[in-house]
Amino acid sequence: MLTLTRFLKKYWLSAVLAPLFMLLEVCMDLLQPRFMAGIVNDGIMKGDLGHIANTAPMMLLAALIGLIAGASCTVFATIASQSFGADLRQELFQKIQSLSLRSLDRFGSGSIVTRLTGDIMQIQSLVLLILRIFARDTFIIIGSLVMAFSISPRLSIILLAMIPLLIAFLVITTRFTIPLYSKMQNRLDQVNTVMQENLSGIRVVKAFVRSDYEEERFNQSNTNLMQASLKAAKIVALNTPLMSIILNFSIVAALWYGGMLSEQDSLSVGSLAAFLTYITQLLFSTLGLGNQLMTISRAKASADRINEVLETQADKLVPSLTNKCTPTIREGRLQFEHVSFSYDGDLEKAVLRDIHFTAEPGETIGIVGVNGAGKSTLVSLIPRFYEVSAGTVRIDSQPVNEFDPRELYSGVGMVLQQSLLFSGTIRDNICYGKPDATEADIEAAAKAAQAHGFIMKLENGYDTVLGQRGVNLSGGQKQRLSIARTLLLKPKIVILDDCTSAVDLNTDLLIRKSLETIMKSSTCLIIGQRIASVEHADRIIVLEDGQITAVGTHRELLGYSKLYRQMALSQQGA
Ligand SMILES: Nc1ncnc2c1ncn2[C@@H]1O[C@H](COP(=O)(O)OP(=O)(O)OP(=O)(O)O)[C@@H](O)[C@H]1O
Repeated sequence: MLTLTRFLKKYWLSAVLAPLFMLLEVCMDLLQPRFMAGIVNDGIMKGDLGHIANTAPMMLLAALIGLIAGASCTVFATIASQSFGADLRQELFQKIQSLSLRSLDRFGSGSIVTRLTGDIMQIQSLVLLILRIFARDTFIIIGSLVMAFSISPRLSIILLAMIPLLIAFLVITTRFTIPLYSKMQNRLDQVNTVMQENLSGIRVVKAFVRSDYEEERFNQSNTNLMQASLKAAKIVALNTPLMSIILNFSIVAALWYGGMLSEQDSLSVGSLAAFLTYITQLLFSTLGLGNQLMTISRAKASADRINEVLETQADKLVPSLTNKCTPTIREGRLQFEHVSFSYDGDLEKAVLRDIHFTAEPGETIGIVGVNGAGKSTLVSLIPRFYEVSAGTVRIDSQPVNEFDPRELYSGVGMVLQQSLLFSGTIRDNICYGKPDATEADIEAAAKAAQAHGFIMKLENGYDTVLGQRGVNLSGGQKQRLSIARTLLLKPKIVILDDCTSAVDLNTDLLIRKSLETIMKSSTCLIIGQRIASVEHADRIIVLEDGQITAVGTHRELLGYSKLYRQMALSQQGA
């Protein structure tokens, strides 16, 4: 958890001023019982009204100073904690952007959302708590101890017996609660995952009338979270009464022993009253500190989860960002040299085996195969979404891992199977990868993707605002915008991963025709479930169970690839 304190460095002044103001407030508070003891001993007992009249304004002044100091502490503590939280959130988000898909798959999006929101909130609240309440309680404990000792060292022996008891008790409970809080956050991850899946797939849920099932699934993870929370809460609930017993026992002991000392004239009544106030303040602050330790143990669980992401090795892509001598993509010649790949690194379970082919600049390669054959996996190795497990992927004879990632991402344009759009205008979405694109370039890309026509029919044309993930467009329209977004980059290698599945056959044909014109010097990889999407390719690769089983033109494959022939026959007239 301490490693996260580096995020406070920038705000050190606020982080120092907050506890200093709190110290001032506590000093003023600690003076009050002393003033009261003077009023009782010299004012009331001796009937000296002048003493009371002199002390009252000093008490008021001390209260006023305490008030201002307390408010200042809150302001500085809030500045420090909010800025800390914002910076931490920013760095965590940046880290997430740099992580490989393999790492992101491992965490899961639900867990990442909880870490970015709930976990950071926990630590942000802890910073505020430490700078205000924790500082206050610590100062009160130290100050009350000093004041109590200055009043009666003999009576203070009670405190020396009670404080180690309280500390031992707190350490034991904290050791129990940290793992419980960690479990709680993990269960919160599950709740978020179910919620996210449900919201992103709400149409499927409704279409299949599965709301009851989804409610049950949510109910299950919600109950799991509640049970973990209750378990932790039970320990915390035990904490307060047990500490109160120790507290009350100490007050009774102080009263009993203080009374005896008072009878022996070793302690005045006013001093005994002041001592009792100090001991009560001290014990309440220790009680408060105990409760805060629970918050700290909860924040510790959150800090571990945040550090787990921050300490995850970023893609090997990142170090090369600083390497000035990385190659550039000039032609776009693509080579797969005996490439094998497994998602979990175990080649026994490889989803791609010994993939070997070359795609020349200007060539269009079609890739076909049944569902799960490994087509999307194959193309995801080109921009290094995943690292190959064996073999090498080369662009212009250079292994892909030697390229600067920015060069790789701008040189390899990919239109994914699921068209993902962002909220914003159509123009924003098309020029997502090239924000400085000219109006003419945007229009040309949209025309090539057969999107210009439907865009112009919209009331606000290119300025039409899209809902979240382009919810106000049809599937085919979304796909065409995704294609335009990639074409605008004029990449040397274009990958279309089954991205025209929702586009009608005629438009699909028009898109391929314009691709041939505007991308004629680029290497084009087209994955298609429809034979019509790939039949005009220069060569077509047939992928079966992660292996290339045939390569050839449409005509050649109809002759010697059984699978290709079957696919073509089954789609005839479709
Ligand atoms: N992120 C992942 N983690 C683990 N396994 C995966 C992952 N993505 C895909 N797979 C597995 O890899 C295999 C190949 O999947 P891939 O998506 O590449 O097939 P595909 O040929 O593109 O299928 P489709 O035509 O349905 O899109 C499948 O068995 C799939 O279960």
